[in-house]
Amino acid sequence: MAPPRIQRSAGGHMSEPKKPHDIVHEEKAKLDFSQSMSYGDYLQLDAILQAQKPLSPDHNEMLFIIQHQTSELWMKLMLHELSAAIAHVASDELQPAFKMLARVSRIMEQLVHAWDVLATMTPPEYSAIRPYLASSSGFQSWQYRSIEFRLGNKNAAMLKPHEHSAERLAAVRAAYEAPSLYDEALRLLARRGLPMPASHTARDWTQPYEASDAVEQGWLVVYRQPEKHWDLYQLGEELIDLEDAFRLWRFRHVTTVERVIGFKRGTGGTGGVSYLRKMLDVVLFPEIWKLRTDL
Ligand code: HEM
Ligand SMILES: N[C@@H](CC(=O)c1ccccc1NC=O)C(=O)O
Repeated sequence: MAPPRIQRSAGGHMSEPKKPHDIVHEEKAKLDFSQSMSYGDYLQLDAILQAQKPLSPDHNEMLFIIQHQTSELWMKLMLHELSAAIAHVASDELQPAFKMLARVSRIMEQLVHAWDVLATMTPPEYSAIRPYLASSSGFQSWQYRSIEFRLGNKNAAMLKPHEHSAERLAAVRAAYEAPSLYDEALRLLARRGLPMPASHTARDWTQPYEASDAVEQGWLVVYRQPEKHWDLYQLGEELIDLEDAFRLWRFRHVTTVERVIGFKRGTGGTGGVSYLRKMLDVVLFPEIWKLRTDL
């Protein structure tokens, strides 16, 4: 028989290792939740954990559902942070905005790494599920579209997939009609006395953003003398950080899609990979990228 495992206690003498059962009692962990709010109560776990309802008999559908549900939860937090960050930039409160934007970028990074889990799904595994998805697709993610709009990638056609629900349409439309994070950043630069064209500080916010040499000149003042405009310089770099992470997300999406469905058309009606590749050309904050060539 193997000798009993022994452990040196803090006092230096040998003693039997404590059993987990004894530790829980010694630490006086609260174990009775018949009269008070529990972990599951607080987190509404009954609601969340009963929401995985595979439609197919396939084992892998659980992965597909949870991958999307967790992404939507992270997107919910992203929107919460992003909307608050925009409001703070609009009211000249940059310190809290920085904190929120840093969090948005880390969430985006989290979503970049999440693709690794989905990429364990092979083409035959996905083909078993795909017929059950009918014509649903990521185009109908109203949180995703609101994030794109809040980041300034405005496109009226993308309101259409939400028209069947007045409540969702109203939420996406609010993001579509409001100044984006970048619009508010440019207005801030103008308030700080930097040269900003009026065409970019007061405009129809529903229109797609158009890059401007004059805007680049304004940012260049900041980037040529960061010590004089430190917080605006930090804002510029937070924006680059965020767009960098978003680009990685788009790239992992298209690569994962190619790996799983090849060049099949998408359930949302597009060419699939060909459409997603075009999305890699989107530039959210063009002047802050372009000015790097001139420094
Ligand atoms: C095997 C997994 C996946 C496949 C095959 C796939 C495929 C596609 C395709 C082909 C499109 C273009 C629309 C269409 O014609 O269907 C699309 C769009 C989209 N997908 Fe996925 N996708 C996958 C996973 C995901 C995941 C995990 C998310 C995260 C929430 C996601 C979010 C989106 C979004 C937001 C769009 C709209 C993108 C845009 O308009 O730029 N997809 N997807
Ligand atoms: N567009 C995908 C389907 C798809 O990915 C999807 C379907 C339903 C719910 C979420 C989805 N994910 C994001 O596009 C396809 O063509 O296979």
